[in-house]
Amino acid sequence: MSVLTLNNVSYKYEGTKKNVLAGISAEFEMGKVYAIVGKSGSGKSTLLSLMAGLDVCVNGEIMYNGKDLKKIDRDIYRAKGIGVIFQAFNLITNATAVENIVLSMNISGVNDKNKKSYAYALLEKVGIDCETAERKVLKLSGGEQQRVGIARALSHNPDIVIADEPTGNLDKDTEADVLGILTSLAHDDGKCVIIVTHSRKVTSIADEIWGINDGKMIPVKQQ
Ligand SMILES: Nc1ncnc2c1ncn2[C@@H]1O[C@H](COP(=O)(O)OP(=O)(O)OP(=O)(O)O)[C@@H](O)[C@H]1O
Repeated sequence: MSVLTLNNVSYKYEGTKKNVLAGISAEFEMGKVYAIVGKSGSGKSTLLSLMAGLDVCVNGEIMYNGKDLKKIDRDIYRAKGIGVIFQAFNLITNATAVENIVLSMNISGVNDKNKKSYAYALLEKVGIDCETAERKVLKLSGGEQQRVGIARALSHNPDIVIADEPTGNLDKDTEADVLGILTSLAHDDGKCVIIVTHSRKVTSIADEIWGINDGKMIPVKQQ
């Protein structure tokens, strides 16, 4: 069964004439990596923010486990159902890596007695050792920061992980490492991983590719 379903989703920004998204339907399942591609301005970030519950889809439906996002508490959906990884990392740079994860758990209302050791374990999972975890984010490399960003998105154990150009700022080797982590989240941990990307490397590891063009989204064949 699909964890996230888009039913005829359309979207128009206030004060504009044209629909950015015009009747998009798609299904996303657990255990798979999806890539969403499309030229600049095609509506990828708009779709991502609707799927992440950051904005409301007025026309059409976005269903999480069969429930319309319009009818469930979106704060709870954001805190429990979905984790977002941003291209610009969006971390608190003056705090340590482990503090970033614990803070995110607090915001999501994670009720674990030992948040700090869970945070270290999550960071370890994405290749950040204890010493690095205790360094301020400001003093981490781009690749390390992105690993922290992934650990943070996982801190409330969401079903769905959405990533906006997660490898856009990384060199080839680091990109391959980060993609390895994202693939393992889907294939080993059974999560639904959705990546918005321009990168060929990302599409090459995706189980399914969707292309947005002229407001529509259609499946794209793997090359
Ligand atoms: N707040 C806004 N108000 C009006 N129009 C907007 C707003 N945000 C985005 N748009 C327009 O909506 C369209 C889709 O933008 P969006 O950011 O979703 O595209 P994108 O595919 O993510 O682009 P990129 O790859 O360049 O990041 C663009 O034409 C953009 O100018």
